[in-house]
Amino acid sequence: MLRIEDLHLSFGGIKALQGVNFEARAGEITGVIGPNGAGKTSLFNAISGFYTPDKGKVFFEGQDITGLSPDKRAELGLARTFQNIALFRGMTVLDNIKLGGHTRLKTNVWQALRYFGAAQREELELRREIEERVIDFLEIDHIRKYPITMLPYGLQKRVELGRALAMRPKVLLLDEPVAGMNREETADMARFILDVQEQFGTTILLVEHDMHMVMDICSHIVVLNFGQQIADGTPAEVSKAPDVIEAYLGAAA
Ligand SMILES: Nc1ncnc2c1ncn2[C@@H]1O[C@H](COP(=O)(O)OP(=O)(O)OP(=O)(O)O)[C@@H](O)[C@H]1O
Repeated sequence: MLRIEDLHLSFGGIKALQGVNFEARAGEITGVIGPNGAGKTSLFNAISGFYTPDKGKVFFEGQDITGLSPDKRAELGLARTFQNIALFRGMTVLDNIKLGGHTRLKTNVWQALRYFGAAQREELELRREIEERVIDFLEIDHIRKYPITMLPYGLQKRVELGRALAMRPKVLLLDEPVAGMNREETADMARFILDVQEQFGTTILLVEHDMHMVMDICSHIVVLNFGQQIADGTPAEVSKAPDVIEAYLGAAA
């Protein structure tokens, strides 16, 4: 579904990614882990189009998307959330989520001016779908009219997931979805991620520090260390890999 081939990326002298190769298979949850500075965020930015790799390719459903802009990738069905929540803080929950849906509306601004009726119909359909498919699904109906600033952190992260889901993504990239959350919020988010995979069949790639959460919900894990891929396998396989144990013990020392 999403294939990463020999990806290299550097910042001046720092080699953030040095030959990363793996596939996020259709309908599965793949996790990317690694100590601080391992290259996880750089990998996400290269996949979503914010960084251009020095070498290597990104394939989406077999199509080489390495040269495409982030917007074009989003149109193809690649949505992401950010490590630091990127919502419009003064706007309501519903309006933030609707913004995700607008990226896939057929009528653009000029067409909307000419064919006001069609645009209005699309808008109504979008609203209904968002209400049924995203707001109910994420159990955030009671806060739909609230501005983001009034929400606790865990709910803000859920709204950000909602905005990505409103894009009806084929592949969802989650950048540290449970960072900064308490145990209850983490358990809720893990359940929602599993539900997205089960109910919508979405392919999910997530970067996360919380090892327990990654081991619990991912069927496939890629481990990075200093930009290099040191393991790629099932949770049981990677947790036993000597390179992984050494990287984590080294990081903890
Ligand atoms: N925009 C940038 N400019 C310069 N160096 C960068 C930039 N982004 C990342 N780096 C460097 O690239 C390396 C990989 O960083 P990256 O943020 O991808 O790691 P990470 O695994 O996401 O870390 P963390 O877990 O701390 O978020 C680090 O050495 C980092 O300092």
